[in-house]
Amino acid sequence: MVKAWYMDNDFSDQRLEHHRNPPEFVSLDDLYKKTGVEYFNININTFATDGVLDKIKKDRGYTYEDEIVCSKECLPNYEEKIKSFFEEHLHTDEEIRFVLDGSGYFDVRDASDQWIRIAVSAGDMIVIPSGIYHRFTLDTNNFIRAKRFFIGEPVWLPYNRPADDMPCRKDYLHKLEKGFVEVN
Ligand SMILES: CSCCC(=O)C(=O)O
Ligand SMILES: [Fe+2]
Repeated sequence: MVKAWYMDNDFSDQRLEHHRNPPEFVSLDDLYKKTGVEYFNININTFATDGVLDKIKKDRGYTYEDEIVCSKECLPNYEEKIKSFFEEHLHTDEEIRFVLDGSGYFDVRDASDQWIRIAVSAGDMIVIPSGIYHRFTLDTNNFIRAKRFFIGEPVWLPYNRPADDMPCRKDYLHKLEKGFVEVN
């Protein structure tokens, strides 16, 4: 089950939890209000037939999907990829991940540029908005398998910080200011 917390400012091993002292947890509601990150809990044993994931895909227009395995054995250019996932960056589209097995940390910046660490494991699906600065790391288990989704043809290109002049960054800051209210 997903948990999120504010990180300490210690630059030791990125795979450790990096809690503050005392720990400062962030609820899923607060995570959304502070960052726009959305969360879905999916049953990993029944998702192929229970319709929950299918509804999310349909509602949100996720037309592309594949799977990524991050481990020394399975990920080509492992060291290089792990390093680039952890460089602070943003994308012009949402980053959608549904964890099937293993675990890891997605770190996102809040409005005051503080890192919030989101610990994901099997059954956790997260949507990282376009334009938010973020990064990913494996934890000490060194393994994650996840589905990736995309609206249309996938673009995995990261724009490392600073990318403040990008339209998607400006859009994100605008939504953040408005508190992520949906305007239909
Ligand atoms: C759990 S997915 C691995 C990380 C990743 O795909 C990314 O950071 O883009
Ligand atoms: Fe990313």
